[in-house]
Amino acid sequence: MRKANNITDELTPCGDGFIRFEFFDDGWEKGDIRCEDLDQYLSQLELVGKQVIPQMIRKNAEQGRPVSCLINNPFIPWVTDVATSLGLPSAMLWVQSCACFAAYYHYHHGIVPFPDVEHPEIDVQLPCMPLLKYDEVPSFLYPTTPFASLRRAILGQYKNLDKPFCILMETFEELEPELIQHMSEIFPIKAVGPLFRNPKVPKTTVQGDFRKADDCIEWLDTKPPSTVVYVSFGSVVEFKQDQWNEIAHGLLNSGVSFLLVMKLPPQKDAGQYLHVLPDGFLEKAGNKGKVVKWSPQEKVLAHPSVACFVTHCGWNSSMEALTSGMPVVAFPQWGDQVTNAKYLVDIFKVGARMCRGEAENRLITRDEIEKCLLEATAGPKAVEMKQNAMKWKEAAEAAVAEGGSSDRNIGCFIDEMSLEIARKCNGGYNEAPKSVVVNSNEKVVGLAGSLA
Ligand SMILES: O=c1ccn([C@@H]2O[C@H](COP(=O)(O)OP(=O)(O)O[C@H]3O[C@H](CO)[C@@H](O)[C@H](O)[C@H]3O)[C@@H](O)[C@H]2O)c(=O)[nH]1
Repeated sequence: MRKANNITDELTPCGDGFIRFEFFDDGWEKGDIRCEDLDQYLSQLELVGKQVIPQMIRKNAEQGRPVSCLINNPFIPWVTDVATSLGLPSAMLWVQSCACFAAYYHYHHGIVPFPDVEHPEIDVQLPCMPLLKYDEVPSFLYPTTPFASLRRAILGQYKNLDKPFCILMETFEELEPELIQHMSEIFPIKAVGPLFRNPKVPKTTVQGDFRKADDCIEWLDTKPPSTVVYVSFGSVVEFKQDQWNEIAHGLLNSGVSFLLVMKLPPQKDAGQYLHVLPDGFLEKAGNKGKVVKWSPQEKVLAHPSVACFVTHCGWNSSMEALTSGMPVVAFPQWGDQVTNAKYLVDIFKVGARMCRGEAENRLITRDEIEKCLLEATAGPKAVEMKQNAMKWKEAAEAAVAEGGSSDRNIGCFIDEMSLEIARKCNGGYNEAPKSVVVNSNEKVVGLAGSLA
């Protein structure tokens, strides 16, 4: 992340203030095999982080920047304990939808029956939400999920949720209105999204990508309006080679122009992750297709040549698509993606469904892919999805504009933080507050800008 974005120790101007990233070592050698076991890795991060973060905070205070609030993401709930031990206010930044937050909450407390080993295919009805079929529930909650460690990590946070004075959410009130209101009766939720779209910092240089983006905007500039399909599956989803083959042939057979992101495998030597495009693919595609390892996605989604977005429905990609007025082809795999796909297709009505994700456990064929691409790029369904997407774009922009719901919520957060600090000052921590630590591996540029 540091290399990909040329991050230095300097303060970078952002909005009315500045932002700076600080990193700490996880204490393991590069390539340590234990990093691949999430349970082990998260424990190590906690062990090291609990020692190092207080030191970082002290050092900042000594340098005239006393920290006023710690914000953690859901995978590192122990940061809240660090805040408590230092007498600092803490908040949590939930980086998925309110719907998924509600699903995990109801599961954790056993309030509503979820699919289990004996009843793996029951539907789930949660308050203020559409009926979720068994395969539309976040897949980490399936009894058969291979990602049990992620379930533990996510549910772990619900043990600590009585401590943060605020739960910031990467959503906006107009997107999930009844649900946000309902969950706000249980938790101190503030919807502050979309975080990547901050009108006060329209051209920020602060980025948190893991990779450097390849050039593709000039290529898009050569294409007519609304003709290119953008295909990207986020930063962690991996397909087997046979699924890549079907995707490649589906793209070629559909005849549409496309920009395809094929990430580098996570480790050069991890043979099972190496994937290639079918022989002759690039030649057949010619100037109709471009393949990159990483794209500047926000710019791509805002480009007039792009007609639709084939996505794994990660929440950042979903929010970016909605905020850019971009229809989607939903190609979910696991976790919250299956729930996001349900919302994108059936509730927000901006998506065509390509597949249903983990529970299906099948190869999505080139014919299905071709059919779905054509449906999403031409004809009445494409027009309707575009119209709906444009409405969400307007709503998202209004939410973060001055006086919009997310802008007001950030304002309330700051006010409440000041009160918390005043309250804590009486209890011991009495430096004048100047900076906020946002501890998350997600993009939080907009948040930091607004905080400043
Ligand atoms: O070529 C690319 C591909 C992606 N991105 C960016 O990378 C982010 C991808 O985020 P997301 O869509 O959320 O996908 P993942 O990175 O895979 O996110 C993981 O974490 C998310 C938040 O918890 C979950 O919603 C997802 O299911 C989970 O896969 C977005 O900001 C994209 O703009 C690029 O800039 N260039």
